[in-house]
Parts: sequence; C-alpha cells; structure tokens
Amino acid sequence: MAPFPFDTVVFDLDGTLADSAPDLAASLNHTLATLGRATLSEAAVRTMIGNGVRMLLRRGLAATGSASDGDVNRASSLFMHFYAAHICDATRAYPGAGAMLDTLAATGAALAICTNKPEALARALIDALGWSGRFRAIVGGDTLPVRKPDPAPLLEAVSRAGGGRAVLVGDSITDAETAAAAGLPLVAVSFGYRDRPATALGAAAVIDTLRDLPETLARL
Ligand SMILES: O=C(O)COP(=O)(O)O
Ligand SMILES: [Mg+2]
Repeated sequence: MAPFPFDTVVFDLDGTLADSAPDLAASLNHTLATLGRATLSEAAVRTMIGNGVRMLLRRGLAATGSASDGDVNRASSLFMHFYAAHICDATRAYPGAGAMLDTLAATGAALAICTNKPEALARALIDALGWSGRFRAIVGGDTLPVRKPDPAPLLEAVSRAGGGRAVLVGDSITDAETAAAAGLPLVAVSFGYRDRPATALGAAAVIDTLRDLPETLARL
C-alpha cells in the first residue's frame, strides 16, 4: 500500500467531529430566555454556528431583537456560564468518529483541532467525548488574536502538530475560506452546519460519513 499522503490531519470540531448543536441551542435559548427574549429552534441555531461564540450570540440576538455590543456582552457571560456546565449533555460524536481517529493515528499521521470554539471549551468537550490526549494540538477561537477564516490558527495547529503535508477536515464556508487562505486542501463533511451545500465549498472531496475519511485522504 502507498504511504499515507498526509503528515497532519486537522479537524474542525463543531459540525465536523461532534454534533454540538443541541447543547449550543439549549445554551443560547437559556441566554435568550434570561434576557426576556423569544427562543429559537435548534434548526435555526444550526445555521448560526461556525464563527465563534460572539457571532452565535449576535445572530441569536438579532433574530429576537436588538444585537448591540452591550447586548452581546450581557449575553456572553450568561451563555459561557451555562454552556460550560452543559458542554456535553446532548452533544455526541458523529458516527464512526472514534474508529476513524484510531485508523488515522495508526497511519502515523498527527491529529489536530482547529476550531472557533474558545480553546477551554473545546478542550472540555474533547475530554467529555473521551478524546483526551488524542490530538497533538488544539487551537481554539481565542488561542491567537485572530480566528478562522484567518489562516493563522490553522497554520498554528499544523505547526504545533509537527508540520509536513497537511489537510483540513471541516463543515462550513469558514473552513473552506481558511483552508484556501492557508493553501491547504479541504475535505468537507456533508452533515455539518452550513448555509449552502457541501459540494459548493470548493473542497477536494466531500464525505457523507467520517468512516470514509481515511480512504478519501489516502486517494488525495
Ligand atoms: O464555535 C463555533 O463557532 C464553532 O466552531 P467550529 O469552528 O468548531 O465549527
Ligand atoms: Mg464547524
């Protein structure tokens, strides 16, 4: 068999490895209700995820009333407190994620995370999913002064994981723009959080299940 073509495989987290929308939606709705706002359906919240917590809050507030910086600041402390306590109540790894990570690790590739979730929350979720120690690098939305779609967090994740030939696996236009800006290929998952079809992300490949990832990467 040909050697595995990637030294480092970087994963987006929300909508790619884990379906975190139920807990994000519950936390957003707790925040909105505390502020006397209407709540939103989980389907609506799914379209608001992917650009970090403040953008999720800004979008949720805008859908239910005013969304000034002051509103976002008030919402942010309520949200962070609640979500940290409910990070993995209903969040689940997508089917096949654990076995896929084992298969990739067995090729010798380094695994890393590049998410717009705040790093502490990303680490807490990864631990809660039983994946402590599986990733050589975890870069969050607040690890650097910039976040995706700036290429810097992705390049930082690659470099912390050991560098070499790298690929991003992600679900959103944010990931597509990040990979393009970093000059890395993207493998898009079709089941995540997006406002357009996965086939419209300009990805090198689109997969419908994480089980297909090792073979897909081997062919790139
Ligand atoms: O918090 C978010 O915006 C979602 O983060 P992601 O980059 O893991 O999709
Ligand atoms: Mg995502």
